[in-house]
Amino acid sequence: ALLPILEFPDPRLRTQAVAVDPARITDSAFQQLIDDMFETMYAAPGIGLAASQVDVHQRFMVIDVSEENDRPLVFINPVITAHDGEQVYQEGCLSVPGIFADVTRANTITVHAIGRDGKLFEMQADGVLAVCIQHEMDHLLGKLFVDYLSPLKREMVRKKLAKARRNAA
Ligand SMILES: O=C(O)C[C@@H](Cc1ccccc1)C(=O)SCC(=O)c1ccccc1
Ligand SMILES: [Zn+2]
Repeated sequence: ALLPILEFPDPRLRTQAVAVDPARITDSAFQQLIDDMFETMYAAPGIGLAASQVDVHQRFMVIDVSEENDRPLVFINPVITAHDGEQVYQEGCLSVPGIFADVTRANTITVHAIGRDGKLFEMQADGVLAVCIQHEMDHLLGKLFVDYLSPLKREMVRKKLAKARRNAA
């Protein structure tokens, strides 16, 4: 099912997610939630979605940066264990619709996480996958990419979204 995505400046987006209990991962309800998050992400469309964005404050996210939308990745209780270099990427966010801004993040990262099969794995990532993983992990900490903008620019974003919501209503 499609899940509603929380939008900035909703305070629930600032919630710190809690670790997923590994014993719950193979439960059908948790597996269904993962499927609903992929469905919601592909429909948006997006290349990533953190549980925080659908008001589930547990530490997991789904990502698919492939062109064909056929490379689904699930990271549960992710930890970045190494990072190197810097890259600037013009990011968007499904919780901050229509806003794009340059964000500087690590160029390559090593991530340890649990997969949807409940098994621990380690992954090296660079390029847009590395950017997306870092962007989603920020969501799990209650951080948004607009937090990297100046307070003035962030206020402009808030006003622009409020106006767009008024016009839509
Ligand atoms: O809000 C999110 O987490 C989703 C976000 C992920 C992201 C995008 C760009 C840089 C870092 C993280 C998005 O997917 S925004 C939409 C988007 O970037 C996109 C949508 C369709 C095709 C390609 C990209
Ligand atoms: Zn986002």
